[in-house]
Amino acid sequence: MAGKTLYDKIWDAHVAHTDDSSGESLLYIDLHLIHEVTTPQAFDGLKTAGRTVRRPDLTLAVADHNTPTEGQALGMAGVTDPEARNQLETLTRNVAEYGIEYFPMGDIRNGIVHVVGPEQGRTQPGMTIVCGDSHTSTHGAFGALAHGVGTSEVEHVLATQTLRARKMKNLAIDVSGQLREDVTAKDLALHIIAQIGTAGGTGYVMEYRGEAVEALSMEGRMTLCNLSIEGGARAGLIAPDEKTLEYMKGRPASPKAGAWDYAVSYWKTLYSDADAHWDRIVEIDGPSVEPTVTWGTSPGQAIPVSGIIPDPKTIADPSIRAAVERALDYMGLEGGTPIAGTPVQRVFIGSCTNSRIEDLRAAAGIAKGNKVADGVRAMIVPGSGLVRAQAEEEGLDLVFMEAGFEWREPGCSMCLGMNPDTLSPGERCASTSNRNFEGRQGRGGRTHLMSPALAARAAITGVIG
Ligand SMILES: CC(C)[C@H](C(=O)O)[C@@H](O)C(=O)O
Ligand code: SF4
Repeated sequence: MAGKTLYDKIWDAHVAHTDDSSGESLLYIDLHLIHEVTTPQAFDGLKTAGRTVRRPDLTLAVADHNTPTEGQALGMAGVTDPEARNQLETLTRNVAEYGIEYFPMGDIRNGIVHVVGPEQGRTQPGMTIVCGDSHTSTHGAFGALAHGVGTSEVEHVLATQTLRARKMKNLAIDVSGQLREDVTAKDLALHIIAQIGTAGGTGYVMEYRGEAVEALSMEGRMTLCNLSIEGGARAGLIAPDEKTLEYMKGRPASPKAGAWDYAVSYWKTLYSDADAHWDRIVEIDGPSVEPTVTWGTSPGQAIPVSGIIPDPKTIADPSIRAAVERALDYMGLEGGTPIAGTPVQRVFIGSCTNSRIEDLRAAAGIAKGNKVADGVRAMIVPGSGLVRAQAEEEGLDLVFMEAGFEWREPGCSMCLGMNPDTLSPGERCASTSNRNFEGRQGRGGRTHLMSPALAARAAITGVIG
């Protein structure tokens, strides 16, 4: 019998039933993360059907998308947008009614759902994890099969703790050699998406392997897996190793005492067998990856920060040329010119991609002793209350504030325009988030995705570079 990939192993361990005629399976779900935006209708549906939540103990709720990132101590009084307030209040009611653990705004454990799950030790190797949120792929960094689901699936998981799912294909992303010292997981992720395209991973679960991936910290691995969805994949995976165990040890929900040893013995079986079948393998040369930024309106429109913005005149394919022209027009950029030196008015360091302690340390390393450039407004938004507290213990808040950055409270913030943190039309932002779609950070806003170090540098110099 041929060996199995890590994905095959997790899948096989969770399939409760497969319908041979439709090919659809029922997958047991170990952890269901929920937030305020994609749950109101799901709970409504549950109520209408007269059902209850099957496993509240395997469900964890946070408020993150709509929460303001200042004045959280004011509670709901600080939430002025009626739609945001309604979603937050609805979640608060629903979790109380069904007995679901909830970290509300203002709780030190609150934060972006994909930062909170791992931080609490709720995310564990070998698990199946879903959330009504596309960046659930983040949790794959622990060797968990984790992906986003739609609102009707949220209702299904709430009611049954299972998901109707189809087996995906196996894609290996092999990154050979080591990354350059100035290259981060974010650069690698953007580089991979630029290589394979935003639909490159469609139909696949992708596993990242190789020396450069093994060398990444857990934070870096989360950044990499976070962006799997932007490469079109259903989920991203990295096999657990000693670093994973180190990170897991002693977290509030991590297994304790004998249960820890038992869990570790299972986690150690979670890797792709040498003779596993891969539907596709993509090879990436680690040392050739450069610090990378996006110039356009899709995460795949990325180039080295030392590179030249594509010139539509040199593109033969008319549909690609038109797409590039449109992106350049929206971004207010000229093809054939260097991306370095492009002035920014805003800087956003945060989001489930890059708001963990290591990201903040990297940004603080650049900010220290410098000043935010005139005319630039720069925000640091920690991914959770605990990340914020850790950063404050290390004095990073002071480094940032002395340099003229705003030190905010946790939440999705300017990653998407669902809370007060938004760009104004025409404003250009160096952003550590994961999506640069038109209007993503506010109508008419222009987003350049990059690493925390590059974003911090843009804040200090006022330009990309
Ligand atoms: C609001 C939510 C459904 C959405 C997602 O699924 O990704 C958001 O988190 C995003 O990043 O665009
Ligand atoms: S930080 Fe951004 S990408 Fe992540 S869950 Fe929030 S809105 Fe989505």
